[in-house]
Amino acid sequence: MNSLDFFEKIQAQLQEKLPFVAYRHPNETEVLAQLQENSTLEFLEDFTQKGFIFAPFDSSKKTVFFDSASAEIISTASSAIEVEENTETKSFQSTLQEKTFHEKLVSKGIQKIKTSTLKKVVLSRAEQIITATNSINYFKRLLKKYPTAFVYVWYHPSVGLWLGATPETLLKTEQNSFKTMALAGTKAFEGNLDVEWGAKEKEEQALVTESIQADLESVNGIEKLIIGETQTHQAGNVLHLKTPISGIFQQEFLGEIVQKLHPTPAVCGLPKEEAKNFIKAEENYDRSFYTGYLGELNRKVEKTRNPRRKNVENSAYNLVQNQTNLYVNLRCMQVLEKKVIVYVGGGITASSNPTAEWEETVKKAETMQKVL
Ligand SMILES: C=C(O[C@H]1C=CC=C(C(=O)O)[C@@H]1O)C(=O)O
Repeated sequence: MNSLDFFEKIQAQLQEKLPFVAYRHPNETEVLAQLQENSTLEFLEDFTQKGFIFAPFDSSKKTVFFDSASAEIISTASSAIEVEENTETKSFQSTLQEKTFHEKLVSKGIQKIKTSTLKKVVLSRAEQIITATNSINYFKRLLKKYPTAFVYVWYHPSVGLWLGATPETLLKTEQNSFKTMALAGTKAFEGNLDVEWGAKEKEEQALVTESIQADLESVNGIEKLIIGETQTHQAGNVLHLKTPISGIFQQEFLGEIVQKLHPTPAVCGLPKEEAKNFIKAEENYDRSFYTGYLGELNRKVEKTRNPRRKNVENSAYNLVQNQTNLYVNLRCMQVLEKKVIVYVGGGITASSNPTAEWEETVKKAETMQKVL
């Protein structure tokens, strides 16, 4: 479908207050949209269902499910998208009160880590920005600005509208193979990927890798686990440390793997329960879908295979593959009528510095602010 028709269709869906999601996978050009035919709010019952899921941070709350069987699926190429750029660079000033609150929160986290068995906790905040909003334009700008991110706009009339450009994969599966990643540590991107990482970032990221490895090793249905080389990964104006993790699994363990991985120590902390309790008691706001996860569940993808056997005529055949592609909801915002709420956080360890942590959240907030 040409991109004008594609965006007109999702705009009309939004105007009619009908649920939809539009998204593009990292490093791909195809932009997909799933348009629901009615506004019934459905929740995920089990991980054998096929559709698009949106899960909140709090795993005791329900995951919203968009059934792909009762939806229209459309697509376009992101290369053809036209969008007017935001002419003036708006600057958004957080209040001194917000800064003080966040620094105090980080100090409390550091104190707790020094005096208990808590090793790491991810602390975050929500920043409100008053502005006239245009979600579809924000989505187009996100697509243009962040080609290596999973970019999405998600809407349900009784839940709200969310947009994001996340660098973090929770779980990708293709038949029996899977991929995930340990992503942590942040530095400002200054035009160079060849950077030296400090001990604090290396330690913080290594904790994430070790914990994901231990979580996956505890699942019976995982037959092989490979921990790759740690590398520097660019996500817009910041850099992270990333360790790719992959392996082989049995399909019936899909739900168990997702539940083991979420919330990862990149968005919650370690040990998981202690970090969760600290977040609940101290953060002072509801994360809602920020640091939850979203994506395609059991998508059927047709792949054409052509076995190179000379004596076989018309040998091309279609192979239907089962894919799941889930991402952690980071670098995201919620869009309301006359304001947006941008969600940002960072991992705290014993060696964190409260002011540096505040500045890290200011930098991360720019990912969304740049498209407003
Ligand atoms: C929690 C966030 O980022 C996580 C992912 C990568 C690096 C992080 C860090 O360096 O603290 C965070 O763990 C966020 O962007 O809101």
